[in-house]
Parts: sequence; C-alpha cells; structure tokens
Amino acid sequence: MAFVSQFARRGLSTSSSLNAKIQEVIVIGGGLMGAGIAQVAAQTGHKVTLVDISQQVLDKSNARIAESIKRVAKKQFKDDADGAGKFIDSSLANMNIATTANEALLTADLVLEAVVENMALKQKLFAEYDQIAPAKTIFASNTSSLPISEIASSSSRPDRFGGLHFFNPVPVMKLLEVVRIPETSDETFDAMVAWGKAMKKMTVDCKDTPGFIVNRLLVPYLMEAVRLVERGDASAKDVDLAMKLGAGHPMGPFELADYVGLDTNKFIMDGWSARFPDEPLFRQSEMLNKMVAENKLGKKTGEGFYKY
Ligand SMILES: C[C@H](O)CC(=O)SCCNC(=O)CCNC(=O)[C@H](O)C(C)(C)COP(=O)(O)OP(=O)(O)OC[C@H]1O[C@@H](n2cnc3c(N)ncnc32)[C@H](O)[C@@H]1OP(=O)(O)O
Ligand SMILES: NC(=O)c1ccc[n+]([C@@H]2O[C@H](COP(=O)([O-])OP(=O)(O)OC[C@H]3O[C@@H](n4cnc5c(N)ncnc54)[C@H](O)[C@@H]3O)[C@@H](O)[C@H]2O)c1
Repeated sequence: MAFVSQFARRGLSTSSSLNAKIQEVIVIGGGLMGAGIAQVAAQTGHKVTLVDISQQVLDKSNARIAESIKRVAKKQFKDDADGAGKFIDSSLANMNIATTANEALLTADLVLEAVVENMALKQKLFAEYDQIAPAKTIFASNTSSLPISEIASSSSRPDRFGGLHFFNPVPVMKLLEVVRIPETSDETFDAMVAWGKAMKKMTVDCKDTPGFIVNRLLVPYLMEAVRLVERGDASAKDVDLAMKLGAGHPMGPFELADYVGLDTNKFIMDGWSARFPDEPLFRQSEMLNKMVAENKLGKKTGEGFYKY
C-alpha cells in the first residue's frame, strides 16, 4: 500500500549558518518530560544541559534519571556488567544540570523547552534565549497542545523553529512527532528528524494543528472517559479495566491521565476550550478542574484518580 505524502510541500529556503547536526542540547524544564528527554539525549551520546528554575526539581530528576538509566542498561546489556557500567558512566558524564541556560546557550545546537504548558512563559523564555543563542541554534517546543507558530513568534528565528513532541515515559515510548510551521526551513526540519533518529525514536511528520496526531485523538478520549464517570455510567476502575482488557491498552484512561498529570490535562483543555468554544470534544470537565484545584495532580503529587 502506498501513501502519497501530504508533506511533499517544503518550508522556506535554508538558513546558511545552521549547523545541520545536533550534538549539544539544552532542555528547559526538568520535570517529568524534560528529565526523560535529557536522559535519552545523554544516553545517545549528546552533550546535554538540563535547566529548571528549581534546584529541588533538578535534584529529584537527577535521582530519577540515574535510576532509569540503570533500568535501560540492564535491558541493553543483559549479560555484560562491564558494558552496562560503561554505558551508565558515559551517559551520566554527558549530563549537566543548571538553574540557568545562559552559559550553555553560547554553543547549543538545539534548545528544546519542556516547561509547564503556558504560552506566555514559553514565549518569554524563547524571546530571552533568542538574544543570547548563536544563529545556528534551533529552537523547539515539546508542547502537548499549544500552537508552535505562536510560541515561535516570540523569536526572530521562525525558520529555525519547530515542535519536537515526545511521549511519557520518554526512555520507553518510541515515538517522536516532528512538527513544522510554514516558516520552518527544510534544513531545520531535516536536522530535527535526524536528531530524532539519533535519539533512537521513530519520527512522524506533523503540521502545527491542535494536538498534532496523538493528542488530537488521545486527549478527547481521556476526557470522554472522565465525562462517562461524571455522568455515573461506570466507575473509573471499571473503565480502566474495560479499556485494558477490551481494547488492549497498556493503561486505562484514568491510569494514563494520572500518569500524564491532571494539571497538564487541564492546561490542554483550558487552551483548547478557549480557542475552540464550539467544539464539544474540547468541553471542560468540572471533575477534572476540582481535582486540580485540590492539587490532586496524579502520580506526581501522590493522588489523582488513584492514590500512589
Ligand atoms: C500528553 C502528552 O502530550 C503525550 C503523552 O505522553 S500521552 C502518554 C503516552 N504514554 C502512554 O500511553 C503510556 C502507556 N503505558 C505504557 O505503555 C506502559 O504502561 C508503561 C511503559 C508506562 C509501563 O509498562 P509496564 O509493563 O506496566 O511496566 P514495567 O514492567 O515497569 O515497564 C515495562 C518496561 O519498560 C521499562 N521502563 C518503564 N518505565 C521506565 C523508565 N522510566 N525508564 C526506563 N525504563 C522504563 C521497564 O524497565 C520494562 O522493561 P522490560 O520490559 O525490559 O522489563
Ligand atoms: N506530561 C506528559 O505526559 C507530557 C507529554 C508530552 C509533552 N508534555 C508537555 O511537556 C511540557 C512539560 O510537561 P511536564 O509533564 O514535564 O511538566 P512538569 O510540571 O513535570 O515540569 C515542568 C517543569 O518546568 C519547570 N519550570 C517552570 N518555569 C520554568 C522556567 N522559567 N525555567 C525553567 N524551568 C521552568 C518547573 O519547575 C517544572 O519542573 C508541557 O508543555 C507539556 O504539555 C507533557
């Protein structure tokens, strides 16, 4: 079966100063996603700086990364303790943590942000970095739901801007959505795809549409599950069991919502319901809003739809 690519149309012409190979990476935001992305970048031989405003978050993420690298090493080097040790040491040696990006920005090939899902914050950060980073540096966002074009408008380099959307848990999930905006140059897009492959991910090309591919389908499904329980049609536990045993999903929608973070789910729904008020699939949920107000954010705070 042959598909005709919708992506045959290419972006603007290339920027001459771009360094096509991404070797030095800065990941902004050291939470759930940022830590996972930084880990995989370090494991695959990239020099990485993981930046967060909170030293406490960085310390927690560092410990989580060390644990996760051990799990990966155990899997990749089953009967080779020496190889596993070397892999762990070289991965950790590739990683730096910092509370500011300033120094690393001077030589970075890629700045990928994974801060909270907030347009104003993402724009503010890229406007600042734009003043410091050299011309070659590609900027990208790991946003789940915000328009990449709008984030990119805060910088003077929309031709060197795109979306790199990873999935949680990053060390395990094999997909990377590579998103181009109309201004993204071919050279930038190709460099992002090549980096995705160097990160050992399978890449898919996406346009800058709400939720790209996966979240456009997944988030309405998660919200339908919440509405089903809000109506009293079934319990969260039974919906999860049903989707695992009846549809073969590794996690039910409530387990997955807790895993992703209920705050992230809410940020996505807030943005989409404001932007598309007539779309019933993007309607707000009182239950979700109440849980987030009570700081029941899922696995990360110890309670969401389940207790951890
Ligand atoms: C909203 C956003 O924008 C987009 C998103 O990210 S949407 C969310 C996408 N993610 C999903 O849908 C996740 C669905 N869940 C799953 O795939 C699985 O439940 C799961 C991979 C998370 C865990 O799998 P499960 O079998 O229950 O647990 P577990 O046995 O601990 O782990 C499976 C394997 O992954 C490895 N693993 C799991 N978490 C890991 C981690 N953080 N680091 C390294 N390895 C890990 C384990 O070592 C194990 O390896 P093995 O099979 O060789 O023993
Ligand atoms: N959670 C998921 O499953 C998932 C999956 C794919 C994409 N995403 C997207 O990735 C991004 C991050 O999500 P997350 O789940 O990792 O969130 P998170 O809350 O775990 O982490 C966000 C981090 O950003 C940090 N931060 C806030 N302001 C900052 C600043 N000015 N400078 C540096 N760091 C700052 C916070 O301290 C926090 O540690 C969001 O855009 C989200 O939509 C999330």
